[in-house]
Amino acid sequence: MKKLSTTHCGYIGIFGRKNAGKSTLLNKIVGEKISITSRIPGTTINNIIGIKTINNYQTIYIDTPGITTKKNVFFLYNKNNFLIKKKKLRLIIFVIHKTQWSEIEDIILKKIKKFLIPIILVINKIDLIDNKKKLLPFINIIKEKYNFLSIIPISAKTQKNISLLLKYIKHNIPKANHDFPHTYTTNSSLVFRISEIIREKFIRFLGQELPYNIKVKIDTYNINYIKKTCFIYALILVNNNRHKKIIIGQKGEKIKLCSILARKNIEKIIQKKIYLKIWVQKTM
Ligand SMILES: Nc1nc2c(ncn2[C@@H]2O[C@H](COP(=O)(O)OP(=O)(O)OP(=O)(O)O)[C@@H](O)[C@H]2O)c(=O)[nH]1
Repeated sequence: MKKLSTTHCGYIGIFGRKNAGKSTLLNKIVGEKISITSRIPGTTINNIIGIKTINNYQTIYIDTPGITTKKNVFFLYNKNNFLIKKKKLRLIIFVIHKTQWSEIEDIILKKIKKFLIPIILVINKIDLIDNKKKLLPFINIIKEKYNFLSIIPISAKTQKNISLLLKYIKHNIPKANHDFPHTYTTNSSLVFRISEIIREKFIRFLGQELPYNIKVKIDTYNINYIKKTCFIYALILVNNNRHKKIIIGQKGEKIKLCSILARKNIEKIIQKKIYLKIWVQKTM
């Protein structure tokens, strides 16, 4: 007879409109910067995986790029994706922005309910809701939309009710072997995370001036184990000279500032002194 596993493991999809706070929530749950965040909608452009293992429980979160229109269909929105086929996706966290429910939320709900797995509705950014009395009538309305496993008002930023959310998650993770070693917090490579941190700084500081889909390529990544230092040369690839000028800024002030911020962030992750050099290059 097959011995039942004493460990628990499950995948959890995080869905929601752009800017709802999905990446912030993922980072808070995992306790590390896994997914980049910014005020600019559409910052996340890949499915990012964050892993949290506490004793025999492993939860694997997939941060999906936010959708705004019916045309945007990403990997996890396709019900033929392998996580659904292999019954690995066990839970969905549907993040909404305060008490905002519009056509976009209806579209997302229509898609995710087809997976036939429990959905927790998370009302995020409650720290920004002045009149908390508005919450209860709103919850009563959205309760009618779907039989959610639970509706939890949270603030990913201040961590309000995150522990309550984690309790619900824990109860819905099945017995299964762990898919990742317990020390893993993501399956993204270090080089990818570094490129994402650099992208985040430019998106945050250049805001609407810059298209969010700028590309960052790590050209060199060299660790000196004796001196405990790391040299990183990164290239920012842009389509035209106007974007190049925006990124560099007057007398190089913008690229300098973003480089300093990125360096500090990367140093925290890899625990070494970093020498970071960033160039901007126009693609052919
Ligand atoms: N006040 C407040 N701000 C929040 C909260 N959660 C996220 N934010 C902010 O909302 C903005 C968007 O957060 P993200 O985590 O990047 O949102 P996202 O849903 O991943 O966005 P996309 O990448 O566009 O899909 C950032 O400026 C966050 O700091 C919260 O609970 N309270």
